[in-house]
Parts: sequence; structure tokens; C-alpha cells
Amino acid sequence: MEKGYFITGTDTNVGKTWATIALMRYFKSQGKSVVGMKPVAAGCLMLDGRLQNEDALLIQENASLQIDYDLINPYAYELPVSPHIAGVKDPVRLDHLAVKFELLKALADIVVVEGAGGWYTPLNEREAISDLAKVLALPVIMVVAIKLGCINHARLTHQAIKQSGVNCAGWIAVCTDPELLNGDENILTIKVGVDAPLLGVLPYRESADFNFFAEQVQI
Ligand SMILES: Nc1ncnc2c1ncn2[C@@H]1O[C@H](COP(=O)(O)OP(=O)(O)OP(=O)(O)O)[C@@H](O)[C@H]1O
Ligand SMILES: C[C@H](N)[C@H](N)CCCCCC(=O)O
Ligand SMILES: [Mg+2]
Repeated sequence: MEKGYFITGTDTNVGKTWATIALMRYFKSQGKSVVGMKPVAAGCLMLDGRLQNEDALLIQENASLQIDYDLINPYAYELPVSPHIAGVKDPVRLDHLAVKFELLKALADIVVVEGAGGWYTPLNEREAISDLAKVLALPVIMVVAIKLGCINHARLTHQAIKQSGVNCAGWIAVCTDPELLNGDENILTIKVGVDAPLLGVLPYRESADFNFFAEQVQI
């Protein structure tokens, strides 16, 4: 089994966090110790005297052991905008994130790392999420929100992941739209067009049922 996975998506707001928590709980159910990381978070609130992000807090809560917030989320930016804009005064440094990642890696069997935005979302003036995934040398899992337009987004993102030279371990379909027609056919079309395994389908749920979601994934 791999030491960890890097979770990217076809866009922001596609279900990366829900899929990340589902995977963390899945690995726990397999008897593994798990920690998670949200290396860069844009959109934070001041809590206990420091900026904190809800994805990172959820990841912290779901770890097998207690981990300091700073290790889970080294870059916590206040504004919910692209990280290269939110972080203009304190830009992301990939070498800094690599050090934090190594520390986390030593603590558990598996580290699940949630990206920010999509594959080419900029982290600073020069580098994007794709560069971070390469530096961490993790296989990538692509999260696809099953909604109108997702077939094109899934094909584009998968092609870009392959072009970056990293291994795509698979993809997860997240049904975020209760009104969508022909959801199953959308999933089937992506499955046929993308040469990476479908690791699970998270059905639409009014509220996050992470134990149920964990039962829907397999890797
Ligand atoms: N299985 C599901 N059923 C219903 N709604 C869902 C499901 N998964 C995700 N959602 C909805 O989609 C929203 C975005 O999901 P999530 O926060 O996981 O996205 P994200 O890709 O992590 O976003 P960001 O780029 O901000 O990190 C959730 O707040 C929820 O409203
Ligand atoms: C604020 C949001 N929820 C994410 N944290 C950041 C998404 C940045 C997307 C930038 C882009 O690719 O255009
Ligand atoms: Mg998220």
C-alpha cells in the first residue's frame, strides 16, 4: 500500500474534503493509522488567536492521533480566493511544505493530503497544485463532482495529471447535485474515457455521513 495520497479535483467545491475524510475513515477501517494534511487553505477564520480553516479542522479531527494545527495546515490564508492572491504577503514555499509533510509521514501509516482548488490552481507566482503533488511524490486521486459539465472537466483534469508525470491512483465520483439527470451515465462515460480506476461513488446526502461515505470507497 502507498504511504499516502494527494487529493485533487476537477474544480474547487467538488467534494475533495468529503472524499478526503471518507478515505481517512476507510483506511482506519482497514486497521491503518491515518493523518491528513491541508497544506494550503484559503478562507480561514480567526480561532484561538490564529487563522484556521474548516477543511483542515475536519482533517485534524479525523486523524488517528492528535496533531498540531500548524503541521496539518502550514499556510492558512484569510481570504477565500486563489492561494497566489490570498498569500501575496506570505507566499507558499514548496520546500517548507515538503518538510512538514515528512514530519507527518513519520507519524502514521498513511497521509491523505487535500489540495486546494484544481490541478492548475496557482499557489504562488510560479507554482501550482500540480507542482506540490510532484514535490510530495504522492499518487493522485481525482475527485469529480457529478454535475453537468463534469465529463469534460474530468477528461481535462485527468489528462493534465498524466501530463505532469505523476501517477493517478484513481478517481472518486461525488454526487453533489440532487437534480442531476442521468448521473449514472455521466459516471459511466467518465469511467470509459479515463484510464484510472473508479475508487468509489459518494451518493448525494443532505448532510455529511462520513462513515457511510467511507463504506463507498476502496483502494
Ligand atoms: N455526497 C455529497 N452529497 C451532497 N452534497 C455534497 C456531497 N459531497 C459534497 N457535497 C457538497 O459540496 C460542497 C463542497 O464539498 P467539499 O467541501 O468537500 O468541496 P472541496 O472540493 O473540498 O472544496 P474546496 O475547494 O473549497 O476545498 C459541500 O459543502 C457539500 O455542500
Ligand atoms: C476559496 C476556495 N474554497 C479554495 N480554498 C481556493 C480555490 C482557488 C481556485 C483558484 C482557481 O483555480 O481559479
Ligand atoms: Mg475542501
